[in-house]
Amino acid sequence: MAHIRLENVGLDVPLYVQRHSDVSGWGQVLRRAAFSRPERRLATLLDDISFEAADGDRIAVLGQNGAGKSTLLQILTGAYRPTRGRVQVTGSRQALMNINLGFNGEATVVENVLLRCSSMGIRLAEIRRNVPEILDFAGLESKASHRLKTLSSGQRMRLGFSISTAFQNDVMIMDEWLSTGDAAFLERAGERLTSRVGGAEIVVIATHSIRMARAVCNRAILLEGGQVKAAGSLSRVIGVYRERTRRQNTQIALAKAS
Ligand SMILES: Nc1ncnc2c1ncn2[C@@H]1O[C@H](COP(=O)(O)OP(=O)(O)OP(=O)(O)O)[C@@H](O)[C@H]1O
Repeated sequence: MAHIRLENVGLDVPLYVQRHSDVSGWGQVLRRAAFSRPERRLATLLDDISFEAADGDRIAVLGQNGAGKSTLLQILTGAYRPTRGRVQVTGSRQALMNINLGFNGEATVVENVLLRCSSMGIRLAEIRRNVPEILDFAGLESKASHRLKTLSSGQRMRLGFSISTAFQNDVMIMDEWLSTGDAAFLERAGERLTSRVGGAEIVVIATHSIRMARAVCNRAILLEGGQVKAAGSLSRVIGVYRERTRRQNTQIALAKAS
């Protein structure tokens, strides 16, 4: 049984900031780059995040740009370790975040399939069994022995998507993904995504699309400045999100008018 439990999770990262000063000309820019050392600070990206998810939960992570959605997903995938609090994820995880991550341009297409699948913890015999299907889904059988760097960005995206969704997992963690695939591929990708979402026990999606959230999710978390501002049923959290966005837009309009 898949399960997610986050208890008071916080994440701080070191940040190197150049001290602000007015510069007028290249000489000053170069002098500052050479002699003014950046200041090291700690930035809190996530603060006191707690939630639980069990079988059947489909959670939309909502929030404006920079709210901390992707960072929270990285905590769930295990890519980031929290500075504070506890994270427990039971069940196999499938991350659909940066589909191009972890590719090696010098290796061939098939070698990249082997590398990526083994880094996902799949056994070699199972990978070998699935290679033809992975290449077929990506429409890249004829390019199997070509170096990855010779593929177009759309072909690379197709390969990444095909690998990332080749196996069904218990917990699916997805960032909104923008694709450069053609229309035919996007249709097949959509069908596969629907099937993987349907087959997963828990799904967590960071999205700006209320329509997508409504199509997939039954619960939501609203993040603002790395903190949870609302959590619960999807319709309630969407209501809070819309109200807060409306209030912020009014404040911006008033500030501009004054
Ligand atoms: N490695 C890092 N070092 C410093 N700051 C970071 C790092 N990663 C993210 N941030 C900052 O953390 C904040 C949250 O970023 P994150 O990518 O999680 O936001 P998001 O909600 O996914 O935004 P978007 O909707 O734009 O994708 C941002 O202010 C970002 O600049």
